[in-house]
Amino acid sequence: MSPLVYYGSVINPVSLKLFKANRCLLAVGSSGNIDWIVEDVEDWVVQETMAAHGCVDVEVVSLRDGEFLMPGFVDTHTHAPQVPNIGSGQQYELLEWLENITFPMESNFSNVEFAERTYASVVRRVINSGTTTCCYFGTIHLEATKILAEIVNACGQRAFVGNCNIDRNAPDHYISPSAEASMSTTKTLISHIKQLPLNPHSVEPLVQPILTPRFAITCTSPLLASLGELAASDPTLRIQTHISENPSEITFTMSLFPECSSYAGVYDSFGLLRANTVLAHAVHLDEEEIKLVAQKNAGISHCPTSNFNLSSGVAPIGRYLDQKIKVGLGTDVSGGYSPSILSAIQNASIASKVLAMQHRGDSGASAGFANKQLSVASLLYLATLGGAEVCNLETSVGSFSVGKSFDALVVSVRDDSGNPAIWGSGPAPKSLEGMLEQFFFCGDDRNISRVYVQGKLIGGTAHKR
Ligand SMILES: Nc1nc2[nH]cnc2c(=O)[nH]1
Ligand SMILES: [Zn+2]
Repeated sequence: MSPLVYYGSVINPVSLKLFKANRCLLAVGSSGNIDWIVEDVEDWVVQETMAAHGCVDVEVVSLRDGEFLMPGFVDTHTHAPQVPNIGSGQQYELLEWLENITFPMESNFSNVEFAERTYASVVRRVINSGTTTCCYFGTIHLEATKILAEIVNACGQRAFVGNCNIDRNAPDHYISPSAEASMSTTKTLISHIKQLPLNPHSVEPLVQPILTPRFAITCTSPLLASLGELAASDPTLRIQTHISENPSEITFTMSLFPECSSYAGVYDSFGLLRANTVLAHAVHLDEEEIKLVAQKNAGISHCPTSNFNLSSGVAPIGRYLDQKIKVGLGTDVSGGYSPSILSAIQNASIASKVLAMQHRGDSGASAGFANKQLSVASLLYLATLGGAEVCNLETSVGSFSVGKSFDALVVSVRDDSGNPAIWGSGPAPKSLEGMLEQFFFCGDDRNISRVYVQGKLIGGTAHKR
């Protein structure tokens, strides 16, 4: 089968400091992988360039003025069952919010019919927000979380789906009866996800299981130990959890694990801190913990919307980047009130500016990222390739290069996108870099016209459903 060739403006992250923005020809093969890319292609050399790649009489999908391709967003941390709570309970900090808002909602997912109905709309909304890879927390309920994984798979989104492990410090209506019961649910869910039908386009499964101890407070030592053993039996199994989000949470955690010298040390002592662990929040890590996370090559999911909304604090992302720790963005719905990575981008920018303002005038400012404003290049990187690194998927997604999966968005900043005409009203055409910046700071779902995963159109305003 001949490839499908796209022609037009392309944004492609390169590093935390650099992205490419130019007109490209990009060919996607029938496997959904990128066959070839040619950069800086002017209109009059399109046919010649195609012919040089053996593409004669192949239809070209041309992007219009005001449209560009970019890699899909990676949401490294969200809670599918919390979407119905978006916008509620923002008066609370973490532990009160869990008790009063979150656990009551999550316990509703014992009802399979409710789970089916809710998860179908949750996944559709997340896809249409431009998230092509998503790390989902489910609930403690096996049937509901199987349904979540099935829906994600049927929709063609790339994702990790985990059964949430809880066997203490949660209400009677939302707790597994024992560590063994929680492990049994986890293992059954893993088997279920591994036998989901393969996407016809893909040789690799799009949906993968992920171990999901909610956080140290809700997991007994025997449960964490069993999860560590299961992780040791399969080094490819990802792990996701929360860490060091809120001061009261940290104090409570250390009282439960007096033998450990730090919160990160708790996960490490159970073999749960490794190169495919996704640590959500990491707002208040101390120096030793930062070193430990860096040494283990674990990744951090920066969830700034949630960190502001639950008054958790401002994560020192620049310091982590200086330590070469992998960082991606997370929406953390419903601690965060938006399922869109655009909101995480905006709040990551604001969070970095808060730190920069607090350190204004510091002597001996470093050459690195610490306490500096994040640039558009850095924000793009965190939202795409950085997230892919956190998920250990950087060789297949997060940017455009030959052999990688075509997980992409077509963004439209045209006046006809439906997002009020801020775009075209200026005196001169906007630069591609300028369009990206305005999309990041005032774009929304209306500007995401096509969402592709593994070459297949799965969402966006132009997707018929
Ligand atoms: N933000 C957030 N933090 C948590 N810590 C433990 N559970 C949660 C949760 O659901 N959301
Ligand atoms: Zn969370």
